[in-house]
Amino acid sequence: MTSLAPVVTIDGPSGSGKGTVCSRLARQLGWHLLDSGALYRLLALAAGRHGIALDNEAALETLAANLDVQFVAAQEGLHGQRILLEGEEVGDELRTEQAGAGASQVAVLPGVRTALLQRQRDFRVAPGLVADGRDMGTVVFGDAPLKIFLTASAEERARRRYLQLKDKVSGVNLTSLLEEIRARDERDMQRSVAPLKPASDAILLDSTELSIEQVLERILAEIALRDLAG
Ligand SMILES: Nc1ncnc2c1ncn2[C@@H]1O[C@H](COP(=O)(O)OP(=O)(O)OP(=O)(O)O)[C@@H](O)[C@H]1O
Ligand SMILES: Nc1ccn([C@H]2C[C@H](O)[C@@H](COP(=O)(O)O)O2)c(=O)n1
Repeated sequence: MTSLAPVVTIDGPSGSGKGTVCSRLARQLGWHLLDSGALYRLLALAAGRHGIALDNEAALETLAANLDVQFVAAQEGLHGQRILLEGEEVGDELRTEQAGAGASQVAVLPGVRTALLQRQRDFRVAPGLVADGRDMGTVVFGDAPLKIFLTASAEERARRRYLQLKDKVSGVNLTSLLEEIRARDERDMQRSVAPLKPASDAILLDSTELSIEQVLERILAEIALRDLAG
């Protein structure tokens, strides 16, 4: 019997630092990276392009099952990846709050989640996987040997997002970013299927007052404790 590659899951709300930490961790360990939020974002984007409403579950399920996406490791892309939808690079469009809100809407649909499940599990190959999302530890990789739930206060997450966007997007506003983050938290936590919550065996890590380096240090210590990186 072949043993499954190790996986570290990092779940948590928007802006808690999952993407940043996961890509740094994957690079440091030489492991693969799954940005599961990008899949939901890509689906919402593809739906817009194909004129499919974000609540049309049957059409979105078909679209999700056939989604033509590529994740290409690269120095210059966000979190070390270039992301292609139907052959076209969509990195910048994907990171907007609008794409995030669209992703959060399609993500409530059970058919969509099922259609994306195996695609996510296929990322688990040797030497290992760092998986970033909302339900990595609770659903997709329930047997993961290390599960982290990374959080931070909504105010701190909005502040981080503001700093990230202010020089790139015109008219960014801290108050509306905070409102958007709260609305997304609410939808992600209240949905009936795979809601955002810590797995019962997850380690809770509040990054409100931690630097990215400190968060990384703590996760690397847990990896070493479990001897996951060989
Ligand atoms: N501990 C931290 N201290 C300060 N800034 C941070 C910290 N962690 C992340 N950031 C910054 O916060 C912003 C959001 O981080 P990131 O995109 O990694 O969050 P996320 O949890 O992946 O969000 P989303 O789920 O919406 O993709 C980035 O600009 C990142 O550099
Ligand atoms: N495993 C996941 C990942 C993401 N989502 C949904 C909910 C989020 O609001 C949205 C965008 O995610 P992000 O790119 O901000 O991490 O996608 C989910 O339901 N399950």
